[in-house]
Amino acid sequence: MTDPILRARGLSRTFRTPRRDLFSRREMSFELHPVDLDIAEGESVGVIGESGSGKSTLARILLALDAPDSGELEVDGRRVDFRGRARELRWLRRLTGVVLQDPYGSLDPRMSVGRIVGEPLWALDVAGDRRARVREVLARVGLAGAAERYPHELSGGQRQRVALARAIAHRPRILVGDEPLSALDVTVRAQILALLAEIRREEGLTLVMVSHDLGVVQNVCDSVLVMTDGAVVERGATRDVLSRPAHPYTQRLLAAIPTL
Ligand SMILES: Nc1ncnc2c1ncn2[C@@H]1O[C@H](COP(=O)(O)OP(=O)(O)OP(=O)(O)O)[C@@H](O)[C@H]1O
Repeated sequence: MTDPILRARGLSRTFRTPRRDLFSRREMSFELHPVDLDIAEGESVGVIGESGSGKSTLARILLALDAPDSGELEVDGRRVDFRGRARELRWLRRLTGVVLQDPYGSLDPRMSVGRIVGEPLWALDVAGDRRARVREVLARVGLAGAAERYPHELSGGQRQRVALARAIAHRPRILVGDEPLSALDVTVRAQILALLAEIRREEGLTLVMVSHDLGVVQNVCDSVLVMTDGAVVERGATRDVLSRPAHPYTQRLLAAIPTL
């Protein structure tokens, strides 16, 4: 492999949350076991596993939205300083874009679509004609002319197109999706998935896709990581893992999905 665009070594994270209920008082805890990862530029990696397995925790650390307790992350050959101030992580923000699950929650209802999509361009001080870039990227996601509209005027699918436009506006090289399709109904999901796949191809984007939907992973991911209880238990080319799962957990996960 040429130098990976994303290289992680021993990333780990523990959460302890005191949980008090009527009958008992006990501590809930979660541990992300040390994760190593090498992702080549242009590669598309799926992260699958049941709810609570640690997929989002890993994705957040890869984006430096959360800091690991230990381990190292290098993006494009540069070490991520998790304790650094926002300014010191600007280079990483420029390299990365993120689309989250909830197109309602992730878009500020008081901001027009144009402002939402343009926000990273201003926040990251991206050079060039920013207004033209907003128009261009809105057209790319099929929302030409929507710049003056507001999120509540849009359908769920349109809102997710806005979220995608915002994620790619500053031309990141890595896109992270955390269940970006799961709040959408099936037909809309297929459209957004196709759009995502096209944009990824056109831009040569590296994609990290957290999803519990194996169809999504099968469609867009070259390789896949399988997580359970905070640990990566299997990884490999998507077609191999999905057709010949080696780990008993992956076998159970696949058996539980009737549509495959
Ligand atoms: N900030 C936090 N503080 C305390 N516990 C947390 C925090 N973030 C996540 N957790 C816990 O870590 C565990 C893993 O959560 P995570 O969101 O990574 O799982 P997931 O695999 O992405 O699940 P889902 O598919 O439901 O999003 C969960 O038990 C969650 O409650």
